[in-house]
Amino acid sequence: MSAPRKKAAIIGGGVIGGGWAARFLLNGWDVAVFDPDPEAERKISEVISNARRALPALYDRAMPDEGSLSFHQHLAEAVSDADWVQESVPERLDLKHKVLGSLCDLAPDAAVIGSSTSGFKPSELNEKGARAVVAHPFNPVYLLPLVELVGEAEHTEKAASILRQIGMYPLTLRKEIDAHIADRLLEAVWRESLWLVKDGIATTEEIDDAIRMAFGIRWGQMGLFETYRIAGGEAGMKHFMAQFGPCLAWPWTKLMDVPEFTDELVDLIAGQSDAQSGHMSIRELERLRDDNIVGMVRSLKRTGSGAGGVVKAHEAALASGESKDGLPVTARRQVPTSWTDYNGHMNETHYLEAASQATDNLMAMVGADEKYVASGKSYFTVETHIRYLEEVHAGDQLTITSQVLAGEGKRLHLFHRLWRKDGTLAATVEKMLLHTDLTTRRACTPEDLVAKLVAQMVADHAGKHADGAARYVGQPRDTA
Ligand SMILES: NC(=O)C1=CN([C@@H]2O[C@H](COP(=O)(O)OP(=O)(O)OC[C@H]3O[C@@H](n4cnc5c(N)ncnc54)[C@H](O)[C@@H]3O)[C@@H](O)[C@H]2O)C=CC1
Ligand SMILES: C[N+](C)(C)CC(=O)CC(=O)[O-]
Repeated sequence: MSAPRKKAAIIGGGVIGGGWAARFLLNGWDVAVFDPDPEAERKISEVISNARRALPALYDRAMPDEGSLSFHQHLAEAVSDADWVQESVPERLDLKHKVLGSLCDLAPDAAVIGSSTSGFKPSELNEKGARAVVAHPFNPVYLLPLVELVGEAEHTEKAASILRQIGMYPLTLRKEIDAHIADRLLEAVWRESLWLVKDGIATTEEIDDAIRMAFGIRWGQMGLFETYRIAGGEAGMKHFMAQFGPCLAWPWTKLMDVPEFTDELVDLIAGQSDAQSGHMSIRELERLRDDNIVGMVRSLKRTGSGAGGVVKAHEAALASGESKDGLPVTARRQVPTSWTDYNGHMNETHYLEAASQATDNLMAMVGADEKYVASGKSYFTVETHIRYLEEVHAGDQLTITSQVLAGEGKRLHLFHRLWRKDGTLAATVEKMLLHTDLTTRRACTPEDLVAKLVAQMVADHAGKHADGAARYVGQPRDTA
């Protein structure tokens, strides 16, 4: 029997509440929303449909089945039986006090009560007796993993463990401070940028170029200190500080000086921003942003850096050990839009990509895992035959089973079946691999444990007829 679904109550479903709703929902939680805005349901549904095309595209494994989404007129109904309650109402302390007070009365005692506040400290949020932790996320909440946690250890530890389960990266603050860590950094850049526009030094677009053409990319993969360490050359951080420390005292920045938000300044910035990207709707901009984030985070997954490392670890935790028709399920994933082509279906290359993930997972199952490869032994593919049997579309969930047809000596003969969720066999991918010594680049027999596990799989799968195996290209479908 599967475990009962967890429930998240989202209180305030604007930009951030909508993102939280999508993050929980797409990780298999039921989500109940309370927001007095009559437009909340439409707005959240639009955010969730953007999230559906972006978040699963980060993963090479299918995510859990979505939970259910409901909207409620009464706070008590929304929070009933909730395991996590997330407050994301506008950033006003009096409003936060009122809402958090009610949540503490109505939510189950065991529920985590998180506040998305960007600036307030737990001591301020809880000064009227509430028990909230700050759980400050980043927009888009469904894609970016960071959540700054601030509060009592007993609450933050529980919150951190839940956040990891939904693929997020909790960063627990050592001390409470106004605006936590990240927004203090962002605020410095934001304030400085406003001055640069106000003083006519740069336009909004030129400032965005300065960030996206250089240090924004650097920050996204290593952060500030690690990239500056490299900037110090072989002498490292000490040299960097000696060289660039003195200029900190020069009047480069405006520091605490905040430009006054006069109508003139607001019009100047809003006008430049409209000229820069007013030709796109916010939802279109969100999709562009999401596609770019997905591409970047997927690259970071290869090295395990930053946000890519978080997705990699979460993906490993999604491994299920399932089987289907007596064969191991070696991959399960949702087809991202980026896998489809001008014919409106999954492009041929990605059948091989999906099967290749299944091969890697099967190799790990027989002991030829990352550690084995690092020790200098692996398998090389020497032949592949793909049969494209049915179309696959964006959003389809593929389940791949792998049959080991033969595995004596150096050879590993595999037969992958790619199943759609509706039970249709979409493709078969037959592969021959040779066990190889990575130092000599020549075929060799595997280590004993790998040979034994391969032999066991061959025996376990022997009774299954691999319909379509050993066919030649162009052979009529109805011939065996
Ligand atoms: N927008 C951003 O980039 C980020 C915002 N935050 C924080 O998230 C919180 C929410 O900000 P946004 O989502 O940007 O604001 P928003 O204005 O987009 O959404 C606020 C929502 O709360 C609803 N609301 C108002 N009173 C309510 C009540 N009594 N009960 C339930 N819902 C109520 C509104 O109808 C609205 O849908 C703030 O504390 C903010 O500091 C955190 C990270 C980033
Ligand atoms: C502008 N903001 C202070 C509300 C931004 C955040 O809190 C985090 C983010 O997503 O940039």
